[in-house]
Amino acid sequence: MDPLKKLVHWLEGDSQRPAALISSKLHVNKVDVTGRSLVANSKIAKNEPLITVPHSYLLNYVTILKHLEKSANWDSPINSTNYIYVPEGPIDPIYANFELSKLLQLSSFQLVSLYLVLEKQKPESYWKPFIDVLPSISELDGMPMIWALQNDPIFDLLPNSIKEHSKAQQEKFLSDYNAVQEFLLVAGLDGTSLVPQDDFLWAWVCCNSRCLYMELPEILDKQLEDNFTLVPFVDFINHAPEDHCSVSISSTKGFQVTSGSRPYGNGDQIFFSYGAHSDEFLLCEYGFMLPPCCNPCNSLDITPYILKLLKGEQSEFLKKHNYYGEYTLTSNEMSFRTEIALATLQEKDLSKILPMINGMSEGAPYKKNTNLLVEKILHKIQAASKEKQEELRRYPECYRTSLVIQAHHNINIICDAYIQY
Ligand SMILES: C[S@@+](CC[C@H](N)C(=O)[O-])C[C@H]1O[C@@H](n2cnc3c(N)ncnc32)[C@H](O)[C@@H]1O
Repeated sequence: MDPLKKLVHWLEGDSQRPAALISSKLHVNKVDVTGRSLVANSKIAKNEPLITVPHSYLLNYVTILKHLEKSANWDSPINSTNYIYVPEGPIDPIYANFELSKLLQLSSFQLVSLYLVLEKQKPESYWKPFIDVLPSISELDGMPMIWALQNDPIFDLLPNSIKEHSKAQQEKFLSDYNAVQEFLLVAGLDGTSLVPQDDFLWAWVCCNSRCLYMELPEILDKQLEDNFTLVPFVDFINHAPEDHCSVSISSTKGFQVTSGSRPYGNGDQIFFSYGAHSDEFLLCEYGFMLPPCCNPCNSLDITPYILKLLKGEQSEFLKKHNYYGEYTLTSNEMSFRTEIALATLQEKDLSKILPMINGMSEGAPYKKNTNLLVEKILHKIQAASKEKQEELRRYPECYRTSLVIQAHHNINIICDAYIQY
Protein backbone atom coordinates (compact mmCIF):
# COMPACT_ATOMS: atom_id res chain seq x y z
CA MET A 1 0.00 0.00 0.00
CA ASP A 2 1.13 3.54 -0.77
CA PRO A 3 2.64 5.20 2.38
CA LEU A 4 0.10 8.02 2.25
CA LYS A 5 -2.80 5.56 2.18
CA LYS A 6 -1.20 3.69 5.09
CA LEU A 7 -0.98 6.95 7.05
CA VAL A 8 -4.67 7.74 6.43
CA HIS A 9 -5.63 4.16 7.33
CA TRP A 10 -3.64 4.40 10.59
CA LEU A 11 -5.28 7.70 11.45
CA GLU A 12 -8.74 6.16 10.89
CA GLY A 13 -8.18 4.24 14.16
CA ASP A 14 -9.64 0.90 15.16
CA SER A 15 -11.46 -0.69 18.09
CA GLN A 16 -8.68 0.49 20.45
CA ARG A 17 -7.24 3.58 18.79
CA PRO A 18 -9.30 6.78 18.41
CA ALA A 19 -10.06 8.03 14.92
CA ALA A 20 -8.73 11.24 13.42
CA LEU A 21 -11.14 13.26 11.31
CA ILE A 22 -9.97 14.27 7.85
CA SER A 23 -12.47 16.12 5.69
CA SER A 24 -13.27 14.32 2.43
CA LYS A 25 -12.86 17.75 0.80
CA LEU A 26 -9.09 17.58 1.30
CA HIS A 27 -6.64 16.04 -1.11
CA VAL A 28 -2.86 15.54 -0.67
CA ASN A 29 -0.97 16.86 -3.68
CA LYS A 30 2.66 16.08 -4.47
CA VAL A 31 4.65 18.67 -6.43
CA ASP A 32 8.42 18.55 -6.88
CA VAL A 33 9.39 21.96 -5.53
CA THR A 34 7.05 22.48 -2.59
CA GLY A 35 6.67 18.78 -1.68
CA ARG A 36 3.30 17.67 -0.43
CA SER A 37 0.47 20.12 0.10
CA LEU A 38 -3.20 20.04 1.05
CA VAL A 39 -5.65 21.10 -1.62
CA ALA A 40 -9.45 21.52 -1.54
CA ASN A 41 -11.18 19.11 -3.93
CA SER A 42 -14.55 20.83 -3.57
CA LYS A 43 -15.87 24.06 -2.05
CA ILE A 44 -15.08 24.59 1.61
CA ALA A 45 -17.07 27.11 3.65
CA LYS A 46 -15.64 29.55 6.23
CA ASN A 47 -14.83 28.04 9.65
CA GLU A 48 -15.48 24.52 8.44
CA PRO A 49 -13.77 21.78 10.52
CA LEU A 50 -11.14 20.15 8.30
CA ILE A 51 -8.85 17.98 10.43
CA THR A 52 -8.80 16.69 14.02
CA VAL A 53 -5.86 14.54 15.10
CA PRO A 54 -6.25 12.98 18.61
CA HIS A 55 -3.38 13.11 21.08
CA SER A 56 -2.61 9.42 20.49
CA TYR A 57 -1.11 10.36 17.09
CA LEU A 58 0.82 13.45 18.21
CA LEU A 59 4.54 12.94 18.66
CA ASN A 60 5.88 15.07 21.52
CA TYR A 61 7.49 14.92 24.96
CA VAL A 62 4.25 13.80 26.63
CA THR A 63 3.38 10.96 24.24
CA ILE A 64 6.99 9.75 24.11
CA LEU A 65 7.21 9.49 27.93
CA LYS A 66 3.94 7.54 27.86
CA HIS A 67 5.33 5.10 25.27
CA LEU A 68 8.68 4.76 27.06
CA GLU A 69 7.18 4.03 30.50
CA LYS A 70 5.95 0.68 29.16
CA SER A 71 9.56 -0.53 28.85
CA ALA A 72 10.94 1.22 31.94
CA ASN A 73 10.63 0.76 35.67
CA TRP A 74 9.19 4.25 36.15
CA ASP A 75 5.91 6.08 35.47
CA SER A 76 5.66 9.21 33.41
CA PRO A 77 5.58 12.25 35.75
CA ILE A 78 2.62 13.59 33.81
CA ASN A 79 -0.66 12.65 35.48
CA SER A 80 -3.74 11.55 33.60
CA THR A 81 -2.31 10.55 30.26
CA ASN A 82 -4.78 7.67 29.86
CA TYR A 83 -6.20 9.41 26.81
CA ILE A 84 -2.95 8.53 24.97
CA TYR A 85 -3.12 5.13 23.34
CA VAL A 86 -0.07 2.89 23.72
CA PRO A 87 -0.16 -0.53 22.05
CA GLU A 88 0.49 -3.67 24.03
CA GLY A 89 3.74 -5.33 23.08
CA PRO A 90 7.11 -6.53 24.26
CA ILE A 91 9.41 -4.39 26.39
CA ASP A 92 12.03 -2.58 24.32
CA PRO A 93 15.47 -3.49 25.76
CA ILE A 94 16.96 -0.14 24.67
CA TYR A 95 14.27 1.93 26.37
CA ALA A 96 14.54 -0.27 29.49
CA ASN A 97 17.95 1.37 30.08
CA PHE A 98 16.56 4.91 30.11
CA GLU A 99 16.63 6.50 33.56
CA LEU A 100 13.81 8.98 34.15
CA SER A 101 15.89 11.68 35.86
CA LYS A 102 18.41 11.67 32.99
CA LEU A 103 15.68 11.52 30.34
CA LEU A 104 13.94 14.58 31.76
CA GLN A 105 17.13 16.59 31.26
CA LEU A 106 16.76 16.22 27.49
CA SER A 107 15.12 19.08 25.60
CA SER A 108 12.18 18.43 23.27
CA PHE A 109 14.44 18.62 20.22
CA GLN A 110 16.84 16.11 21.76
CA LEU A 111 14.19 13.64 22.96
CA VAL A 112 11.89 13.75 19.91
CA SER A 113 14.85 13.45 17.50
CA LEU A 114 16.38 10.56 19.46
CA TYR A 115 13.02 8.75 19.63
CA LEU A 116 12.38 9.25 15.90
CA VAL A 117 15.76 7.72 15.03
CA LEU A 118 15.22 4.71 17.29
CA GLU A 119 11.63 4.11 16.17
CA LYS A 120 12.63 4.41 12.50
CA GLN A 121 14.93 1.42 12.98
CA LYS A 122 12.05 -0.82 14.11
CA PRO A 123 10.15 -2.74 11.46
CA GLU A 124 7.00 -2.75 13.62
CA SER A 125 6.94 0.67 15.26
CA TYR A 126 3.53 2.08 16.22
CA TRP A 127 4.71 5.30 14.55
CA LYS A 128 5.78 3.64 11.28
CA PRO A 129 2.90 5.02 9.15
CA PHE A 130 3.92 8.53 10.25
CA ILE A 131 7.68 8.04 10.00
CA ASP A 132 7.31 6.59 6.48
CA VAL A 133 5.79 9.83 5.18
CA LEU A 134 8.33 12.17 6.78
CA PRO A 135 10.57 13.86 4.20
CA SER A 136 13.98 12.37 3.46
CA ILE A 137 17.02 14.54 4.16
CA SER A 138 17.34 15.23 0.42
CA GLU A 139 13.85 16.77 0.44
CA LEU A 140 15.11 19.25 3.05
CA ASP A 141 18.20 20.08 1.05
CA GLY A 142 17.25 23.76 0.89
CA MET A 143 18.42 24.25 4.49
CA PRO A 144 21.89 25.89 4.33
CA MET A 145 22.90 24.38 7.68
CA ILE A 146 22.98 21.01 5.87
CA TRP A 147 25.32 22.50 3.22
CA ALA A 148 27.57 23.77 6.02
CA LEU A 149 27.64 20.38 7.72
CA GLN A 150 28.60 18.83 4.37
CA ASN A 151 31.34 21.45 3.81
CA ASP A 152 29.74 22.49 0.52
CA PRO A 153 31.69 25.55 -0.78
CA ILE A 154 28.41 27.03 -2.03
CA PHE A 155 27.54 27.76 1.60
CA ASP A 156 30.24 30.45 1.64
CA LEU A 157 28.58 32.27 -1.24
CA LEU A 158 25.40 32.95 0.72
CA PRO A 159 24.77 36.42 2.16
CA ASN A 160 26.48 36.79 5.56
CA SER A 161 23.26 37.03 7.59
CA ILE A 162 22.11 33.63 6.27
CA LYS A 163 25.53 32.17 7.06
CA GLU A 164 25.37 33.51 10.63
CA HIS A 165 21.86 32.13 11.16
CA SER A 166 22.84 28.71 9.76
CA LYS A 167 26.02 28.54 11.83
CA ALA A 168 24.02 29.17 15.02
CA GLN A 169 21.62 26.38 13.98
CA GLN A 170 24.54 24.08 13.24
CA GLU A 171 25.95 24.73 16.72
CA LYS A 172 22.58 23.99 18.32
CA PHE A 173 22.29 20.78 16.28
CA LEU A 174 25.77 19.60 17.30
CA SER A 175 25.15 20.43 20.94
CA ASP A 176 21.83 18.49 20.83
CA TYR A 177 23.63 15.54 19.21
CA ASN A 178 26.32 15.61 21.93
CA ALA A 179 23.70 15.77 24.70
CA VAL A 180 21.97 12.71 23.23
CA GLN A 181 25.27 10.84 22.89
CA GLU A 182 26.06 11.66 26.53
CA PHE A 183 22.60 10.41 27.57
CA LEU A 184 23.09 7.11 25.68
CA LEU A 185 26.56 6.66 27.17
CA VAL A 186 25.20 7.08 30.70
CA ALA A 187 22.47 4.56 29.80
CA GLY A 188 25.27 2.10 28.94
CA LEU A 189 24.48 2.11 25.20
CA ASP A 190 26.70 2.46 22.15
CA GLY A 191 25.48 5.88 21.03
CA THR A 192 27.38 6.31 17.77
CA SER A 193 26.21 3.06 16.23
CA LEU A 194 22.69 3.37 17.68
CA VAL A 195 22.24 7.01 16.63
CA PRO A 196 24.61 8.00 13.81
CA GLN A 197 24.94 11.75 13.27
CA ASP A 198 23.30 11.64 9.81
CA ASP A 199 20.22 9.87 11.18
CA PHE A 200 19.99 12.38 14.01
CA LEU A 201 20.29 15.20 11.49
CA TRP A 202 17.34 13.80 9.52
CA ALA A 203 15.19 13.62 12.67
CA TRP A 204 16.34 17.05 13.90
CA VAL A 205 15.51 18.83 10.65
CA CYS A 206 12.16 17.02 10.48
CA CYS A 207 11.36 18.46 13.94
CA ASN A 208 12.67 21.88 12.95
CA SER A 209 10.61 22.13 9.78
CA ARG A 210 7.39 20.46 11.00
CA CYS A 211 6.96 21.36 14.67
CA LEU A 212 3.72 22.98 15.78
CA TYR A 213 3.18 24.87 19.02
CA MET A 214 1.90 22.80 21.96
CA GLU A 215 2.42 23.88 25.55
CA LEU A 216 4.08 21.19 27.64
CA PRO A 217 2.87 20.48 31.20
CA GLU A 218 4.54 22.73 33.78
CA ILE A 219 5.91 19.74 35.67
CA LEU A 220 8.39 19.12 32.82
CA ASP A 221 9.88 22.56 33.52
CA LYS A 222 10.93 23.12 29.92
CA GLN A 223 11.95 26.18 27.89
CA LEU A 224 9.64 28.01 25.51
CA GLU A 225 11.23 26.35 22.46
CA ASP A 226 10.42 22.90 23.90
CA ASN A 227 6.70 23.53 23.51
CA PHE A 228 6.11 21.67 20.30
CA THR A 229 4.53 18.61 18.83
CA LEU A 230 4.64 16.85 15.50
CA VAL A 231 1.19 16.31 13.99
CA PRO A 232 0.75 13.76 11.20
CA PHE A 233 -1.25 14.97 8.18
CA VAL A 234 -1.51 18.56 9.53
CA ASP A 235 2.21 18.75 8.76
CA PHE A 236 1.37 18.58 5.03
CA ILE A 237 0.14 22.19 5.17
CA ASN A 238 2.48 24.66 3.48
CA HIS A 239 3.22 28.21 4.57
CA ALA A 240 1.76 31.43 3.18
CA PRO A 241 2.49 34.86 4.68
CA GLU A 242 -1.17 35.57 5.39
CA ASP A 243 -3.23 33.20 7.51
CA HIS A 244 -5.64 30.98 5.64
CA CYS A 245 -6.84 28.17 7.86
CA SER A 246 -6.69 28.22 11.63
CA VAL A 247 -4.96 25.65 13.85
CA SER A 248 -5.47 25.02 17.54
CA ILE A 249 -4.92 22.35 20.16
CA SER A 250 -7.52 21.12 22.62
CA SER A 251 -6.60 19.10 25.70
CA THR A 252 -9.42 16.66 24.99
CA LYS A 253 -9.75 16.49 21.22
CA GLY A 254 -6.16 16.97 20.06
CA PHE A 255 -4.95 19.08 17.17
CA GLN A 256 -7.63 20.82 15.13
CA VAL A 257 -7.66 22.65 11.81
CA THR A 258 -10.59 24.67 10.50
CA SER A 259 -10.86 26.57 7.23
CA GLY A 260 -10.74 29.92 9.09
CA SER A 261 -11.99 33.25 7.89
CA ARG A 262 -12.27 32.53 4.17
CA PRO A 263 -13.95 29.95 1.95
CA TYR A 264 -12.00 27.78 -0.51
CA GLY A 265 -12.81 26.82 -4.08
CA ASN A 266 -12.07 23.52 -5.75
CA GLY A 267 -8.28 23.28 -6.37
CA ASP A 268 -7.29 25.97 -3.83
CA GLN A 269 -4.29 25.09 -1.70
CA ILE A 270 -4.83 25.20 2.09
CA PHE A 271 -2.11 27.22 3.80
CA PHE A 272 -1.41 28.58 7.22
CA SER A 273 1.19 31.08 8.32
CA TYR A 274 4.26 29.66 10.07
CA GLY A 275 4.83 33.23 11.33
CA ALA A 276 5.82 36.65 9.96
CA HIS A 277 9.10 35.31 8.58
CA SER A 278 11.52 36.73 6.02
CA ASP A 279 12.84 34.57 3.16
CA GLU A 280 16.17 34.34 5.02
CA PHE A 281 14.45 32.86 8.06
CA LEU A 282 12.29 30.52 5.96
CA LEU A 283 15.35 29.32 4.06
CA CYS A 284 17.37 28.63 7.21
CA GLU A 285 14.61 27.04 9.27
CA TYR A 286 12.47 25.36 6.58
CA GLY A 287 14.63 25.16 3.46
CA PHE A 288 12.51 27.28 1.11
CA MET A 289 11.79 30.87 0.12
CA LEU A 290 8.57 32.39 -1.22
CA PRO A 291 8.54 33.19 -4.95
CA PRO A 292 10.62 36.31 -5.78
CA CYS A 293 9.08 39.62 -4.62
CA CYS A 294 6.31 37.83 -2.68
CA ASN A 295 7.57 38.09 0.86
CA PRO A 296 6.47 41.27 2.67
CA CYS A 297 8.66 40.34 5.68
CA ASN A 298 11.98 40.56 3.83
CA SER A 299 14.48 42.90 5.38
CA LEU A 300 18.21 43.59 5.22
CA ASP A 301 20.37 43.49 8.32
CA ILE A 302 23.02 46.23 8.19
CA THR A 303 24.08 45.85 11.85
CA PRO A 304 27.74 44.85 11.27
CA TYR A 305 28.29 47.86 8.98
CA ILE A 306 26.87 50.34 11.52
CA LEU A 307 28.66 48.79 14.51
CA LYS A 308 31.96 49.19 12.68
CA LEU A 309 31.37 52.98 12.34
CA LEU A 310 30.36 53.65 15.96
CA LYS A 311 32.84 55.24 18.36
CA GLY A 312 33.10 53.96 21.96
CA GLU A 313 30.98 56.71 23.48
CA GLN A 314 28.27 56.28 20.81
CA SER A 315 28.15 52.51 21.38
CA GLU A 316 27.82 53.06 25.14
CA PHE A 317 24.99 55.55 24.59
CA LEU A 318 23.10 53.11 22.36
CA LYS A 319 23.65 50.25 24.81
CA LYS A 320 22.42 52.38 27.70
CA HIS A 321 19.19 53.17 25.82
CA ASN A 322 18.72 49.63 24.43
CA TYR A 323 19.37 50.66 20.83
CA TYR A 324 22.58 48.71 20.26
CA GLY A 325 22.31 46.23 17.35
CA GLU A 326 19.47 44.84 15.20
CA TYR A 327 19.62 47.52 12.52
CA THR A 328 17.41 46.57 9.58
CA LEU A 329 15.81 48.02 6.46
CA THR A 330 12.90 46.85 4.32
CA SER A 331 12.37 48.15 0.79
CA ASN A 332 9.75 50.56 2.18
CA GLU A 333 11.35 51.84 5.36
CA MET A 334 14.29 51.85 7.67
CA SER A 335 13.64 50.57 11.18
CA PHE A 336 13.48 53.11 14.00
CA ARG A 337 16.51 51.44 15.61
CA THR A 338 18.49 52.03 12.41
CA GLU A 339 17.45 55.70 12.31
CA ILE A 340 18.51 56.18 15.94
CA ALA A 341 21.90 54.54 15.37
CA LEU A 342 22.59 56.57 12.23
CA ALA A 343 21.60 59.82 13.96
CA THR A 344 23.86 58.90 16.90
CA LEU A 345 26.74 58.44 14.46
CA GLN A 346 26.35 62.07 13.34
CA GLU A 347 25.97 63.71 16.75
CA LYS A 348 28.68 65.03 19.08
CA ASP A 349 26.22 66.01 21.82
CA LEU A 350 24.43 62.71 22.38
CA SER A 351 21.79 64.26 24.67
CA LYS A 352 20.29 65.69 21.46
CA ILE A 353 19.31 62.14 20.39
CA LEU A 354 17.06 61.67 23.44
CA PRO A 355 14.06 63.64 22.05
CA MET A 356 14.17 61.34 19.01
CA ILE A 357 14.23 58.23 21.20
CA ASN A 358 11.35 59.63 23.25
CA GLY A 359 9.27 60.37 20.16
CA MET A 360 9.43 64.18 20.67
CA SER A 361 11.45 64.79 17.51
CA GLU A 362 11.57 63.20 14.07
CA GLY A 363 15.29 63.87 13.80
CA ALA A 364 14.93 66.04 10.67
CA PRO A 365 18.50 67.50 10.88
CA TYR A 366 19.98 64.00 10.54
CA LYS A 367 17.84 62.75 7.64
CA LYS A 368 20.04 63.88 4.74
CA ASN A 369 23.24 62.34 6.13
CA THR A 370 21.33 59.27 7.30
CA ASN A 371 20.27 58.64 3.71
CA LEU A 372 23.83 59.16 2.46
CA LEU A 373 25.22 56.78 5.09
CA VAL A 374 22.64 54.15 4.19
CA GLU A 375 23.48 54.50 0.51
CA LYS A 376 27.17 54.07 1.25
CA ILE A 377 26.54 50.94 3.31
CA LEU A 378 24.21 49.50 0.67
CA HIS A 379 26.81 50.10 -2.05
CA LYS A 380 29.26 48.02 -0.01
CA ILE A 381 26.67 45.28 0.51
CA GLN A 382 25.83 45.26 -3.19
CA ALA A 383 29.50 45.03 -4.16
CA ALA A 384 30.04 42.07 -1.80
CA SER A 385 26.88 40.42 -3.10
CA LYS A 386 28.00 40.92 -6.73
CA GLU A 387 31.37 39.34 -6.00
CA LYS A 388 29.71 36.28 -4.49
CA GLN A 389 27.32 35.96 -7.41
CA GLU A 390 30.23 36.08 -9.85
CA GLU A 391 32.01 33.37 -7.89
CA LEU A 392 28.81 31.33 -7.98
CA ARG A 393 28.97 31.22 -11.81
CA ARG A 394 31.92 28.83 -11.46
CA TYR A 395 29.57 26.17 -10.08
CA PRO A 396 27.13 24.10 -12.11
CA GLU A 397 23.51 25.20 -11.71
CA CYS A 398 21.58 23.21 -9.14
CA TYR A 399 18.83 23.72 -6.55
CA ARG A 400 21.30 25.11 -4.00
CA THR A 401 22.77 27.65 -6.44
CA SER A 402 19.26 28.79 -7.41
CA LEU A 403 18.53 29.51 -3.72
CA VAL A 404 21.78 31.45 -3.32
CA ILE A 405 20.89 33.54 -6.38
CA GLN A 406 17.45 34.33 -4.97
CA ALA A 407 18.94 35.27 -1.59
CA HIS A 408 21.20 37.82 -3.34
CA HIS A 409 18.32 38.99 -5.51
CA ASN A 410 16.32 39.76 -2.35
CA ILE A 411 19.21 41.90 -1.09
CA ASN A 412 19.42 43.77 -4.36
CA ILE A 413 15.70 44.59 -4.32
CA ILE A 414 16.14 46.35 -0.96
CA CYS A 415 19.39 48.09 -2.01
CA ASP A 416 17.76 49.37 -5.21
CA ALA A 417 14.98 50.98 -3.18
CA TYR A 418 17.52 53.32 -1.49
CA ILE A 419 20.32 53.86 -4.00
CA GLN A 420 20.00 56.81 -6.41
CA TYR A 421 21.63 55.75 -9.66
C1 LIG B 1 5.26 21.48 7.53
S1 LIG B 1 5.99 20.95 6.07
C2 LIG B 1 4.74 21.20 4.86
C3 LIG B 1 4.54 19.99 3.97
C4 LIG B 1 5.69 19.66 3.05
N1 LIG B 1 5.53 20.39 1.81
C5 LIG B 1 5.82 18.18 2.77
O1 LIG B 1 6.10 17.80 1.64
O2 LIG B 1 5.66 17.39 3.69
C6 LIG B 1 7.14 22.25 5.84
C7 LIG B 1 7.99 22.09 4.61
O3 LIG B 1 7.21 22.30 3.44
C8 LIG B 1 7.90 23.07 2.48
N2 LIG B 1 7.13 24.32 2.31
C9 LIG B 1 6.22 24.84 3.16
N3 LIG B 1 5.64 25.95 2.65
C10 LIG B 1 6.21 26.14 1.45
C11 LIG B 1 6.05 27.14 0.43
N4 LIG B 1 5.19 28.13 0.57
N5 LIG B 1 6.81 27.00 -0.68
C12 LIG B 1 7.71 26.00 -0.82
N6 LIG B 1 7.91 25.03 0.11
C13 LIG B 1 7.15 25.10 1.22
C14 LIG B 1 9.29 23.28 3.05
O4 LIG B 1 10.11 22.25 2.57
C15 LIG B 1 9.09 23.11 4.54
O5 LIG B 1 10.24 22.65 5.21
